[in-house]
Amino acid sequence: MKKTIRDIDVKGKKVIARCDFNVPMQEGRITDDTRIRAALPTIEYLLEHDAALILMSHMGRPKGEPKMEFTLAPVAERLSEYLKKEVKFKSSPTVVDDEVKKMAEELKPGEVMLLENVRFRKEETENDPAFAKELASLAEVFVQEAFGTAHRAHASTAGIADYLPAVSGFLIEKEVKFLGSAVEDPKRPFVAIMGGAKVGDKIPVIRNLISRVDTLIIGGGMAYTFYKAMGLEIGTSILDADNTKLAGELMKQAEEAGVKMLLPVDVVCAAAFENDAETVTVDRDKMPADMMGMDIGPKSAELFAEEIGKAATVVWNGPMGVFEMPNFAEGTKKVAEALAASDAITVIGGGDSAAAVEQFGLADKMTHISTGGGASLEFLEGKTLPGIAVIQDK
Ligand SMILES: Nc1ncnc2c1ncn2[C@@H]1O[C@H](COP(=O)(O)OP(=O)(O)O)[C@@H](O)[C@H]1O
Ligand SMILES: O=C(OP(=O)(O)O)[C@H](O)COP(=O)(O)O
Repeated sequence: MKKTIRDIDVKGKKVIARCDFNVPMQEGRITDDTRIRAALPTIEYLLEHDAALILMSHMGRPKGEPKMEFTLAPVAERLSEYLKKEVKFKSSPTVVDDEVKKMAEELKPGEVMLLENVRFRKEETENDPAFAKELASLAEVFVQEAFGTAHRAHASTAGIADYLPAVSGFLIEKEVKFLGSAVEDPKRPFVAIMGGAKVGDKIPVIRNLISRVDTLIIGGGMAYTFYKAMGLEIGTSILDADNTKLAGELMKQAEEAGVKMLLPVDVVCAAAFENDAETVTVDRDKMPADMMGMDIGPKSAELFAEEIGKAATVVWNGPMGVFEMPNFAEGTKKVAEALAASDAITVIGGGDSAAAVEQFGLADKMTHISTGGGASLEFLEGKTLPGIAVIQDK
């Protein structure tokens, strides 16, 4: 058992909490704040128990540079609205500077501040000990609450625990409890659905998933690397060229293990990455060389829905298409509807997948909406997540 914030006394202490506020954004506006709401019970508990609270998170992938389109300013504002109190925020390009240090020093019990996007520093993803120490120096206790980033061994998710006692927040506790019970001895047939755009991250996960699931459904941006491995034309669709060979091996591995692997049979293609671009819907062996796959086609949606109907447990991470654009949202919607209609245990994971399910008004029809996509998949693989490993045992 891991220690939680209930097991320690935070009264009058400086507490630094790592959250996953990496929320979907469009033109500087938050389009889904599930991840912010998910952290509120922990934040409120800490403030009510008189901690002086320093929050930190990443947003997107600014690659170690202070790119302002990835600022956490909108998150500070949304948090202030929910907490009904000021969330102090200074947009420092170095995350921590003299002014930020002073803000942290002067923070009183019951007050809260948010640091700027920790990925403005390249040392974050490098898990650089000096940066971890710099973050740790602001506080006396570390609270891990970033389930969505718990599969990353970064300075703010793992390294920091070398310098501070580490406990978990309520979200981590809830996610681990739920996912543990759903996937350790799953009701079968057990179906995993994978899509989205983080292809390079998620293809390697499939190797271990094959030994756990009965059926694997692959859609979204993931599909084209598999198509490529099958020798199909994929036009200008997103491709993870480094993993094409692996994709081929995985298809073979699934076949040998008796795991059904379903790929889309038809594709909605577009001439450009735009909602109003010219589109054609074609069978997968007819993709035009100058177009890109933007959504699964209707035959695929039906095929996937049928498979979902037979499942007893379904875990889904990654949209089936570019659902943010209405013309390419249909496949994701159909899959979400099939999950909503099923009696199976349904677990949806990931910032964008959760946003899609919210957008379709189907969130309350799912058994569990996890704040982690990659994290829930790695959990499902049976891996110990580095961000959880660092939390002290009871
Ligand atoms: N065919 C596709 N081409 C490009 N992007 C896609 C495609 N299908 C889905 N996506 C994009 O994938 C993104 C979500 O991917 P990912 O981050 O892996 O999911 P999650 O946040 O749920 O873990 C969405 O923004 C969506 O537009
Ligand atoms: O959005 C996230 O992951 P997800 O898309 O797998 O749900 C997390 O915030 C982790 O982000 P990262 O994949 O850039 O490390």
